[in-house]
Amino acid sequence: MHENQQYLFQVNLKGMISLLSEHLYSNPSTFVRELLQNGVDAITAFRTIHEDHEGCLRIYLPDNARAEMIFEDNGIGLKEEEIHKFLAVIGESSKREAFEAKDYIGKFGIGLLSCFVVSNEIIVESRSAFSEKAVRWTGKSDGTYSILEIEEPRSIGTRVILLPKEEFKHLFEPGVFQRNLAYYGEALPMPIYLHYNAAITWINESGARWLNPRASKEELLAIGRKTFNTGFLDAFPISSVNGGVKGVAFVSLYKTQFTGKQSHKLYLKRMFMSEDDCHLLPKWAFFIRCIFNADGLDATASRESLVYNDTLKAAQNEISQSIKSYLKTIDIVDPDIYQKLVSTHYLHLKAIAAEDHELLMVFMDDLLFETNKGPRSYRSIRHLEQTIYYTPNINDFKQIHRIAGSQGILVINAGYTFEEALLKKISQLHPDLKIEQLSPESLLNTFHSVDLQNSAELLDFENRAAVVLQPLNCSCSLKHFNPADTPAIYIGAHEDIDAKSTQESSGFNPLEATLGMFTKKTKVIQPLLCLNVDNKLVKSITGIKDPYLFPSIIHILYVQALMLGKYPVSDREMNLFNEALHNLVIMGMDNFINI
Ligand SMILES: Nc1ncnc2c1ncn2[C@@H]1O[C@H](COP(=O)(O)OP(=O)(O)OP(=O)(O)O)[C@@H](O)[C@H]1O
Repeated sequence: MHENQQYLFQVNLKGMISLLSEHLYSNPSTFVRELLQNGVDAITAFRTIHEDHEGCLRIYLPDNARAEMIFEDNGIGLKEEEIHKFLAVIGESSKREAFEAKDYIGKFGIGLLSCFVVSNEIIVESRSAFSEKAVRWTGKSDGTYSILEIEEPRSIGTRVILLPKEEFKHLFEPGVFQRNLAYYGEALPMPIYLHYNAAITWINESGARWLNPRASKEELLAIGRKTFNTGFLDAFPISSVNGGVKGVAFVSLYKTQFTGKQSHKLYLKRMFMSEDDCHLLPKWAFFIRCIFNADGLDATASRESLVYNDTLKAAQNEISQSIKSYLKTIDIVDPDIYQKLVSTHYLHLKAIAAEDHELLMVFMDDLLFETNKGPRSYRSIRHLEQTIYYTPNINDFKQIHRIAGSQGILVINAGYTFEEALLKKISQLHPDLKIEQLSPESLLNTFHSVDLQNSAELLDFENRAAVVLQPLNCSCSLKHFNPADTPAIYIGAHEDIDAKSTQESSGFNPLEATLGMFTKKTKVIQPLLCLNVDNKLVKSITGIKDPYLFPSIIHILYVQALMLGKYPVSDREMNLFNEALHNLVIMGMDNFINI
């Protein structure tokens, strides 16, 4: 070994070809896209010398006349030295350094290798616009290639010839190939013709009508229906200067989930790229599906995604503004669509309104909230209520909604984080309106307490009921509350962040005290059965001391309260309930009625 001697990396050509051709792309049909793209780039290059050159692509499938597929373009072609330089050197591309590089789709110099997935060799026959002679290059997947001059005259352009591998012959069947060509190339600006036996099909005849600013709304909606196989509520144009994005956004007819991913159609320089939005849409746009094209954004090497850079972020920002502008005017442009939009997509609109003041002003009154009295618009809530109560999570809402209903209180379920933020924003806009958070505990505090010190009988009753409920991990409390015909209300266990308990515990366990400084301690509040002393039934059982009758009635009230509160009833609780009824029956219907 010599010090400072420089060595060169060695490349295992066969491994490299297999890595790039088989593992970079997720789909064996990728070669269709790569060949289309090379043909389009070659025509674009030719137009730099002949501006009006009418480019076209022709694909001849294996048929009765031939076993191989020919992919032909009338682009700029390649000279022999260019073939040695660009086709035979992995990673070399004529497009990267070119003056008009931004107009080309390719740049990595690896796309052609995708043909090795479906064919053991790639033949490229080409005549350059700068040469009289055509050449044939034959590249093999073992990394060897040969080159020959073609004797017969050829017109300018390139033909790529592939002999399909047995296992991929199905990709070259006319129906399958046509679908793939349309999938990738439908929006390309030069005609693509598919030849099979005597038939010729023009693949992209309809073109990218969605890019035409003169396309009517009806046309756009029809394109959306055909592309996504579903109808849409509305369609509107979107665009961004950054990244040169243009396209159409379709508003979903149906409610969409926050978690579900929508599929889109994203084209890069009019070549299909992805069904993902590749970060071009804002996070909240779940109810939007897009067909769009970007002329000024960069693809990753696999060409299945966009490079996440500043231009992409700026484009996302502009598109987000495009969508917001639509939302801000739709109530004036088309009140009918506006109504359908708010009634279907109110959740998403709330998320947007929580972060955008202008949109909040547009939608606020019509935004729907889930309340314990059913779905209500903010307009109807603020007209009827002086104080608007809300629960910040679904568990609290479940606990509260019945009790609050029986108290005549309207409670909003602000289960999504943005709903609480939204209500806080609204409260700043309407200072006259009180907006208050409600918890099961705070609601309980609105019940009037019972003067147990002056009523030995009630105190004794509460204690005995507590003993019956204790094995069920439930405590008991007597209260006065409305309505009087509700004998008992159950409030389930819930967690409460209790800063006080963190400080108090420090004296006992040093470790706990240390941890307590970093972690918020949650205090679990035990379930509670709240018995209503104003209720006729409760009043009539306070004096009952029978060891069978009393627990049976408490068990029945307990399970009834669970059911009224829509809490799940376990087998154990159901058995207790049945047993209690059985006890009552045994003790005689007369006694039962006399209670
Ligand atoms: N149909 C064609 N006409 C003219 N030149 C072509 C054609 N196909 C390929 N080439 C040449 O071969 C080079 C390599 O092609 P390849 O598809 O491997 O990569 P690329 O298109 O440059 O980049 P990418 O990997 O991003 O697709 C191209 O840069 C181009 O110079």
